[in-house]
Parts: sequence; structure tokens; C-alpha cells
Amino acid sequence: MGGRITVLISGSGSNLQALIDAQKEGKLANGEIVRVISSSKKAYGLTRAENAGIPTQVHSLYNYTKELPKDDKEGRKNARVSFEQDLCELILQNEPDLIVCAGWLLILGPTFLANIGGIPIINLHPALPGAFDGTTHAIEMAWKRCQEESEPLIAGCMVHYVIEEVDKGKPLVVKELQIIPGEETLEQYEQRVHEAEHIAIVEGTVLALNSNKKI
Ligand SMILES: Nc1nc2c(c(=O)[nH]1)N[C@@H](CN(C=O)c1ccc(C(=O)N[C@@H](CCC(=O)O)C(=O)O)cc1)CN2
Ligand SMILES: NCC(=O)N[C@@H]1O[C@H](COP(=O)([O-])[O-])[C@@H](O)[C@H]1O
Repeated sequence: MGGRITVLISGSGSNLQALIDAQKEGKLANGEIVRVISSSKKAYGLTRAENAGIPTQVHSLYNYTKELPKDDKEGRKNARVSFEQDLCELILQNEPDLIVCAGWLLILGPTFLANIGGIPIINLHPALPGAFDGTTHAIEMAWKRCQEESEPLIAGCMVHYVIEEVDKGKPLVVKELQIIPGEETLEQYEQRVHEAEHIAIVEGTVLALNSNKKI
């Protein structure tokens, strides 16, 4: 039962907090968050993890690229490979059974996916399958599309398995939300999405842990 979970974040960590709270309340299928890794040293999610007594680590791509000229494409490509190799080593230290991207704002490239030892990875995305894939601005894009088209839009969020093609992995949890043009501000819709995300991230993590056990 259960499983060791490493959570990847980049920002405020409200979805990490939902996982921490679920673990405390015994609602994470006996899963244990063993480490939180942030791509940004400024991420408030680091504070949330530290407050919960969870080991943290900052792993910043900037540290690998800051000395490189902006137009050094080859150098930046090699730096990203090194970043991903080191990220794999970092994660594998904790021998997790599951990796959860909870607002991790970097694409996990082939180097990472080839060296992570087949550990399942799931991601939270604030859009429905096939809508606004590959973006970090899906909430705003969905709301604006609805206003522009002046038609109700079914949007929402999902938790999906991570594969090389961004946001194209098999969905685990889908939460649909209807946006009515002119009925709510972007901020109000965003709040509804985040509320749905906080439920979806826990449901998706539990499903992934239980699916692991079947192997
Ligand atoms: N191989 C995969 N990697 C990631 C996936 C995935 O499905 N497959 N999900 C993403 C999360 N995500 C959307 O849900 C996402 C994250 C980041 C980006 C992106 O374009 N990142 C840029 C940097 C953007 C920035 O710095 O603002 C980049 O990595 O160069 C798109 C979608 C997690 N990774
Ligand atoms: N494409 C990835 C993406 O847009 N992820 C989004 O980042 C936010 C993280 O919030 P949090 O740091 O408060 O958990 C969430 O809205 C999540 O869906």
C-alpha cells in the first residue's frame, strides 16, 4: 500500500499544499511525500514543504545557462541535457514510486524521460485533454476564447501521465467547468479552476499510486 512521492514545483505550491493536507488527513492512499524539488528558489511551495517537514531542493535551469550567451543554441541545449541528467540523479536518490508535477513549469525532455528509470510521472494541467496543450497560460487562454466567441465554453483541468509530447499523456482525472461569456472575471474563473485542481491533484495521485501497485 502507499508509495514514495516526489513533487516537482515552480511556484506558489497551492497544489502541493493540497497533497500535504491529504497526506496528513490519511487521504493519500498511504502515500508519503518524500521530497519537493523546485525549479525556482523563489517558490513559496518550498516554504509550504519546509513547514510540513518535507526535505526540499532547488534545481534551477538558470544555474546551468546563466553563463551562456543567449544565442548559443548548442550550449543551451547541452546545458539542458546536464540539467535533466542531474535532476534524474536528484530524484532517484529518494527512490520514489511516483513523480508529481504540481505546477512544474519546465518541459521534461528525452534525457530526463530516458534516465528516470520508468518511474511514472503525472502532471496537473489547467485545461481539458487536447485543449491548450503545451502552454503555461491555459486558464487565461480559455477564459479569453470564451469572451471572444461569446459562446459558453467547457473548460477545466486535468491530471495526466507525462509523456514526451507535452500534455498529451493519458488523462487520469478530468474536471470540467463551464465558462459563460460575461458572467465572471478571469480572476473568478481562475479561482474556480484552482479549487478544482486541488481536488484533481489528490484524486490523480491516489489513482496513480493504486495503479502502480498492480504492476
Ligand atoms: N515531456 C513533458 N514535460 C512536461 C509535461 C508533459 O506533459 N510532458 N507537462 C508539463 C507541464 N506543462 C503544462 O501542463 C508545461 C510546462 C512548461 C511548458 C513550457 O513551455 N516550458 C518552457 C519554459 C516556459 C517558461 O519558462 O515560462 C520550457 O520548458 O522551456 C509547457 C507546458 C511539465 N513538463
Ligand atoms: N502547464 C502547467 C501549468 O500551467 N500548471 C499550473 O500551474 C499552477 C501551479 O499552481 P501552484 O504552484 O499554486 O500549485 C496550476 O494552476 C497548474 O495547473
